[in-house]
Amino acid sequence: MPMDSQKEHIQVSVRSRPLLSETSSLQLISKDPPVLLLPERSQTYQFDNVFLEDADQQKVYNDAVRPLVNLVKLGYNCTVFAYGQTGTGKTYTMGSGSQFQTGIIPRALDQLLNEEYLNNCKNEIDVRISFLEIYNEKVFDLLKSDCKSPLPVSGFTVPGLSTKNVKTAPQASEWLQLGNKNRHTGETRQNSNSSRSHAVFTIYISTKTSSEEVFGKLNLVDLAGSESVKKTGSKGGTFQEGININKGLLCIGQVISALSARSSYIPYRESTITSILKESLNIDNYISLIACVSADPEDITETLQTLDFAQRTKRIRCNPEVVAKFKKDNPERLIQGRTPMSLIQGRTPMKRWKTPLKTPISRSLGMTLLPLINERDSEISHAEVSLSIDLSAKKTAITDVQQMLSPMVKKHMVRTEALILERIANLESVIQNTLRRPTRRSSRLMSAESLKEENTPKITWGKIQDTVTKMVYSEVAQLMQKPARAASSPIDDNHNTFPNKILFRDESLDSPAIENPLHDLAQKDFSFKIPLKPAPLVKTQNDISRNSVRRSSRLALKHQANQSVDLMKSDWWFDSVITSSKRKKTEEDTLTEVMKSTPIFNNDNGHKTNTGTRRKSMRLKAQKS
Ligand SMILES: Nc1ncnc2c1ncn2[C@@H]1O[C@H](COP(=O)(O)OP(=O)(O)OP(=O)(O)O)[C@@H](O)[C@H]1O
Repeated sequence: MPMDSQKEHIQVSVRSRPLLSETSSLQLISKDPPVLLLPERSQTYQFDNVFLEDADQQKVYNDAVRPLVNLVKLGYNCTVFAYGQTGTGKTYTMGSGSQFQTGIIPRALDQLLNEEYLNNCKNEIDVRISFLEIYNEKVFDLLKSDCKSPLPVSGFTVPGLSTKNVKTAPQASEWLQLGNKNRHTGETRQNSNSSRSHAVFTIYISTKTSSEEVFGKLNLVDLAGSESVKKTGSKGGTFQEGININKGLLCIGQVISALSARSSYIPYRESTITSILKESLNIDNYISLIACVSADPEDITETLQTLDFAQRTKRIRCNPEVVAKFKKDNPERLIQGRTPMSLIQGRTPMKRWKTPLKTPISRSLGMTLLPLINERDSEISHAEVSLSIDLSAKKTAITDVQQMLSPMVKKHMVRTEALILERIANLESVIQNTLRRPTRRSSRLMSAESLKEENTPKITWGKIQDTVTKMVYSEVAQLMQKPARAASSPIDDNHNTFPNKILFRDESLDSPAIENPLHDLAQKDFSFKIPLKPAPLVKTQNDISRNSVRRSSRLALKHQANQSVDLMKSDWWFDSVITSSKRKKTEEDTLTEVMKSTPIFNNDNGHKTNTGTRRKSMRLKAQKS
């Protein structure tokens, strides 16, 4: 598309770098005019050129730059700048990288310093070049051997910047390569050889004819890539670089917006890059923007930002003029062309009073005040724009810091979350164990119960009672045969402990069953001979005393057998004792014997049970003596 026919417009091209993924987020839906569609956002953009990945360097140069170079020869200021996300091919397109890939700069040098053209040209042509970079808001001269020290910026110019006179294209290319080597580059996640600076390569041409001298200038700007700190993974110095890069790009965006809105104030001073480009980035120049994008779906956000920027740039209406055409014999005198806008920038347009001034005094006062008011007005609008730019820059910086911080915070949150989950899991297991414990305990108890049942001898209480009764019977029988043993009778000693032992055995299930007295009892043969009931005694004179002895003995036995022995049986036992004793001994002896065999118990009234018997025995003894 010939540039000359599009004088009123900035030329905007989009170049998409080769895809890294299989799918593309961009679609060219019309070739003439080129219309790009973002299917995911259902958004279309129309530009002057769209170069998809199959477009080579030659095509990009021919369509987007060649017409401008021809205009430079005629004395116009032209600027080509590559803008876009990091890693999308700006340096590749401009040819300002360390790898020489025949990008725009060498091709432009070739076109201007073409031997054939130079030989055929009747005019005297002088070509000079300069190459600077803006790194961290400082300007470095890339063509100087001592390029490490920054150059001072004075207003919109860099007084110390060196220019090199070049006669041939290869000579110019050597300087270009030297400058490329001097550029600040760094490695980011998105580009192993990322340019961390804005680079401005300028070609100055002066063409002298017989009557005049014309100056043209071509700025070839390789802007640093807009970057998301999160994606590039910038840290430390690289992070600061990223902030400055984004600040510069933001200011360029502000300048573009102000230009497209035809604002009276263009914020060039807000960053070094806009200050340096002030002479190039204005409506007096031809501008060609090459917006480099990535069609990878994961870069859609950045691609959208770049396309929006490109669309805003396209709204700028340019009115380029030949800036400087001087009479050869009087180089100071401008002989052609309108006073360019760039020369009157800074001059505030006059503003008229809305209400016409009527009285001469007020008119004269108004005339005096008007310039002051206008000046103040301009200052205020200037301050407003500066503030808004400052605010946007700070917002970007904050977003960058947030983006950098958010992975750290996220990491911390993930770790904390994992810790909390772990603790909750621990707590849960503790709670479950605690809840399960009684269940386990009860199951243990149940199994213990069943064990207890297994180990418990199968003796019913009825049987136990029978056994005890039998024991008592047996004891009684023994007492009847050997009354002297009654004092050490197990019934006497153990009548309380025996059941206790049974109880103890029931509770302690760990002891072997053989130790269980009930077991022993179960094994024992309790069969014994119950002595025949002796013949009833012939009542004697001592019947009364016998009866009292019988009462005492009955009470004693009652205690001994723990009330389980039939008291009638004790009567019978007493009778048998008395009878057997009587056969051999006197009544007195019998009484003594009974007393011996019956321990003294407290009866229910708290009196000794056999005291009467004792007293009687004593009386009998006394009578006898
Ligand atoms: N159209 C293309 N064809 C082939 N390779 C390309 C193209 N565009 C970019 N590349 C390759 O992609 C890589 C990154 O490109 P380049 O360095 O030019 O990106 P950039 O936009 O300048 O990045 P930064 O802003 O970080 O400097 C380079 O290896 C380059 O060769």
